[in-house]
Amino acid sequence: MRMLLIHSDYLEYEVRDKAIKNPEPINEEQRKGRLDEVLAVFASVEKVDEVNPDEVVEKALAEIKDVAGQVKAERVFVYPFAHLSSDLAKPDVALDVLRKLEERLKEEGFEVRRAPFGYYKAFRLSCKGHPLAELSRTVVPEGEVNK
Ligand SMILES: Nc1ncnc2c1ncn2[C@@H]1O[C@H](CO)[C@@H](NC(=O)[C@@H](N)CO)[C@H]1O
Repeated sequence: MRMLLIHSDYLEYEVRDKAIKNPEPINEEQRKGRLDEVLAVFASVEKVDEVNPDEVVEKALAEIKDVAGQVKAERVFVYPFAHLSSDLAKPDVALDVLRKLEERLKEEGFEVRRAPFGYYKAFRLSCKGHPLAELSRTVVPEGEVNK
């Protein structure tokens, strides 16, 4: 999984059109979302992650906790983002990974939102611009590290 982490004054999105045949079902409330003072995590789940999705969730969680601790962010916005990799996992695996990541972040005490999966979305982001405000992290299942 490839992640772009942006420490932000806010991230807000609005769902536009379907981007895949079967996007995640959403209710009216989920068509828009916003969090202030947030660590935005744009995440591309990759084909290699299909080997062990649960392990990748835990590794991504560890990286997010590390960065959130450094920038003192208590809120995390998980944003499905298919543009950080040229070798994406199939949608059903990707959605499952991102749902599990959302749940594990909540278990760890973060306030969490996750943007809807499978849609084109408009978004606005206000990056804080400090030295740790823009970071990337890549995590893969253990056996895949040195391939
Ligand atoms: N492997 C994957 N990892 C993360 N997200 C993935 C994915 N496969 C599909 N998606 C979701 O479906 C939309 C179309 O690719 C994606 N939409 C987006 O990436 C929006 N920024 C619009 O482009 C995303 O919601």
